[in-house]
Amino acid sequence: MTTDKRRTPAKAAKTATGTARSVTKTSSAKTAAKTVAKPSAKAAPVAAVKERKQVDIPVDAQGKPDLLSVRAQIDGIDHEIQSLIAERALWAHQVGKAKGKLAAAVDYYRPEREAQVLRRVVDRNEGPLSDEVLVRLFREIMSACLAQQEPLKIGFLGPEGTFSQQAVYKHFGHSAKALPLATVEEVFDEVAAGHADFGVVPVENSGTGTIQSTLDLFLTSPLMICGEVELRVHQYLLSRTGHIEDIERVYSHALSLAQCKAWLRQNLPKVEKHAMVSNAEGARRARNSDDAAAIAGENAAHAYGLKVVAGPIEDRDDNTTRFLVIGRSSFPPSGNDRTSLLVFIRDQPGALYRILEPLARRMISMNRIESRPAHGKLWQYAFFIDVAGHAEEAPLKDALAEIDEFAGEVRVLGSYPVAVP
Ligand SMILES: O=C(O)C(=O)C[C@]1(C(=O)O)C=C[C@@H](O)C=C1
Repeated sequence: MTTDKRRTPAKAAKTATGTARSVTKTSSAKTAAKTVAKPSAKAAPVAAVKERKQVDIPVDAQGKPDLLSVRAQIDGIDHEIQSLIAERALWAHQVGKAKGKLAAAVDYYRPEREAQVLRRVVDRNEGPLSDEVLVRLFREIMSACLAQQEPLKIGFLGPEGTFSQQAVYKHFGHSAKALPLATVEEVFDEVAAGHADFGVVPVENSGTGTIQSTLDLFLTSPLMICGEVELRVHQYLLSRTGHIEDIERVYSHALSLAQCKAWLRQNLPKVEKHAMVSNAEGARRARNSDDAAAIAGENAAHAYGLKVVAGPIEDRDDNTTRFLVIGRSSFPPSGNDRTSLLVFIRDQPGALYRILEPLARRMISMNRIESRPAHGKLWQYAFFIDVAGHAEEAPLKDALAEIDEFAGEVRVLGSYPVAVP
């Protein structure tokens, strides 16, 4: 076997990403395994990442990478990764101890810290894996580290297989325990009652807009917004037979039907459309008859034994749903936060202007304003406003103090880290 100095994974990475990198090696996997730190009171801060030595790709007689040797490299790297993950888990356990004896798993969770860790992952990324893939891997690591104390319990709009469930795992990782609930109201209730640590609820879609029914629940709920999740949503037409010509009825959540409106008009203009409480409920119905179909995520096909008739069938390429994470407490700033406000204005000239002017004067950007009828006050309105920044930090803190003087009531629904991809 020889080595080919011209062909290294470093060059492959460069081709894939346009970024110059070198494939390097620190110490042997065996050494790494031996050096797993046992955190102690005297432990020094973790040293900077060691430079890895450049390794040439071993090639066979035909000049192709030699499979066994390349796999041996991967085995060595896996060994190192595993040792480092184990070491990280030990340190995370120490963080838990540093926080002291807390009442429950939820008290160990720190969304602002997780967002900072993930932003650093994105900043460091030079490919070849995408930011999204790396963030997903690191979220899983943090999720597993946190679950050493006890897994978080997260309520979502069930049953199994909904996009809400995907949003739960995207944000909290698979070590969290996802609790399927029948309605979004029930998600609010279970979190408020302490049966779930957090809830994940859909609040807006890039194409169909705000989900008013979710927003309205904040009018009467004491819960806080602790995070946001953005999920790319791909819709599929699913049925028992897999044949489009059999379909006479389509079941899905009203929002999913709306996201595929043009596709349905063009491809199934005559079918009946039935709005369901969730996409998964639609899939459950569709599996009971040959002339029915559901619109749902691809994973619902596996979960409910259906065949994919067509997909993705959403009308917009960028179809994305934004979910909110709801909980019982607020969290400190992460460095890149958004704040959701609920403002009840007085019925007087210029009232809305007086609310917005303190924000504009401080160059605080506002990316949403929605008015909703205020409960119990005829023809009076509440404004849901999303602004950049954290309510405990300038300049938003000062703007809120000013707004408070003019508004009938200002509630900070929550300050939370801007979604990491
Ligand atoms: O830094 C902390 O506070 C931790 O508990 C550690 C850690 C992590 O694994 O990095 C785990 C869970 C928290 O939600 C945030 C971060």
